[in-house]
This record gives sequence, C-alpha cells and structure tokens, in this order.
Amino acid sequence: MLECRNVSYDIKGRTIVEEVNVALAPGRLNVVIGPNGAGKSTLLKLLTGELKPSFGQILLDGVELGSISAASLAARRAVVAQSTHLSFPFSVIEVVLLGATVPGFGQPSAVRLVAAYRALEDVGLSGFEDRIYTQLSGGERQRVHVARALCQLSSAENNRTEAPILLLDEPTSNLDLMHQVKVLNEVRRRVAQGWVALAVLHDLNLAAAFADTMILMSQGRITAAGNTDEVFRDDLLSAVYRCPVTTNVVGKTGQRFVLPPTARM
Ligand SMILES: Nc1ncnc2c1ncn2[C@@H]1O[C@H](COP(=O)(O)OP(=O)(O)OP(=O)(O)O)[C@@H](O)[C@H]1O
Repeated sequence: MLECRNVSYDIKGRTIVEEVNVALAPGRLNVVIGPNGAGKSTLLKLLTGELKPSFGQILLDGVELGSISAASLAARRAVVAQSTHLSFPFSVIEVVLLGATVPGFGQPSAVRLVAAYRALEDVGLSGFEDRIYTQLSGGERQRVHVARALCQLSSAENNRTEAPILLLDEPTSNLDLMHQVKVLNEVRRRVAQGWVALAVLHDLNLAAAFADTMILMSQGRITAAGNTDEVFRDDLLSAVYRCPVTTNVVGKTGQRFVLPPTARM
C-alpha cells in the first residue's frame, strides 16, 4: 500500500498540492485526471519520492518513503516521467535495460535481457532493439520508457514478496489509439496480477475506459475520487475544467464518456 496522508507541497510560497489523502492498494488502476496546473505531476513526484512533502507523510507499507533506500525503492517501484530526455545515441535495448541495472538487483544478465525483450514486445516494439533511441518517433520513445519501467519491475520479480508499484505520468500522450489501448491493457494486466498502479491521464475517455479509481484534481486538491460514475458528473467536470461538459453512456456497455463541447454544437 502506497499512501499519502494529509500531504501538502509548497514551492516559492505557493501551495501546489494541498491536504491530499490517497491510498493506493494493489490490484486497482488509479487514474489521476484534472486540468493543466492542477498538481497531478507534483502529486506523482511526491509518490515517487522525487519531492518531499512540506506537510504530511508518504508511506509505503507504513514506512516513510524518505527512509527507504534508493536501491530498495528501485527494486519495488518504477516511474515513467512526463518527459525524459536522453541525448546519447543509446540503442533501444540499452535504454530498456537501464531500468534493470540498479545496484543490488543481483540478477544474471540473461534474466534482465529476457525481461527487456518481453517488455518491448508488450509495448509493440519487438524488432526495435538495435534501433537508436534518439532516431525514434515521439510515440516510439514513449513506449520505450514504458518498456523500461516494466522491465525494471519484472527483472526484480524473483526476489519479491511485496506488490510492485508502477507510477506513470501521461504515458499515452504521444500514442495513437491502438498503442494507447495496448499500453494501458499491459498496465491493467499487471494490476490484475496485484501490482499497485497510478497513471496521470489527460484523455478523460481513456481514463474512464481503464480506471478502477478516478482521482480528480483541481487547484492542488482532490476534488473527487471514486469510480467513473462518481467522478464523471456534468456539473463537477464543467466546474473543474471551466468548460461545459456533458457526459453520456454507451448503450451497450454502460461506459461513460465525454464529448468536447464543440462536437455537439
Ligand atoms: N518547480 C516549480 N516551481 C514553481 N512552480 C511550480 C513548480 N513545479 C510546478 N509548479 C506549479 O505547480 C502547479 C502544478 O504543477 P503540476 O506540474 O503538478 O501540474 P499538472 O496538473 O501536472 O499540470 P499539466 O496537466 O499541465 O501537466 C502549476 O501551476 C505549476 O506551474
């Protein structure tokens, strides 16, 4: 269980995450939505340990995140950041293996290599192993980073007793529809195996299709959290996004969706 207890984060005299309480349990895909500047990435960085809360606590299985060693944390949780710049001409397989070369893993390299090939297959990049990362398209690069995170957690799998934790900041922002679905299906597959997962997504319909729990952020606070029906309310979304939102339900599946206002005018 990864938990935020009454967490606030201040920078330059401004509170950008305020009194957030979240408990991420294994076996559920948590999706954070909200407008630009709502504090989503900051919350994710607090959950990764990259930022330290100004107030409150981030706990991993009851232990303060800041007191866990970098190596233990790396064996347990993987992060896909909103943007990652790599300027060296690494090959794709080298980038994916970066995720599994954290000191202390103690795994034979063959295990890591198999995990890396599998992760690339999972994100639709089989055959890209020897391509140069800097020469890939934006969507291909993004999928390499998802593969790196999956490889990191799979490589550490053998000596694991606790649930792996996957934290993703807009992992599908550059992906076409098929790859959005592919990547989120792979995340869901891990969630079904008991992983803890949280993804920040901007696409509300993608969020509704894949989330077990939606967390709606606005102005640094959690405005609503729950299943899609609880969060996808016209009044709530219209107020938070400052734009008239009407939600609908797909007849056959009952799945909620949002149309951009212009599409209905
Ligand atoms: N290092 C920083 N210094 C000053 N302000 C910051 C810093 N990091 C974030 N902020 C501000 O905090 C607010 C929240 O930023 P954050 O990146 O968490 O938003 P977000 O919800 O992820 O937005 P987006 O959807 O645009 O990615 C923004 O107003 C941002 O400008």
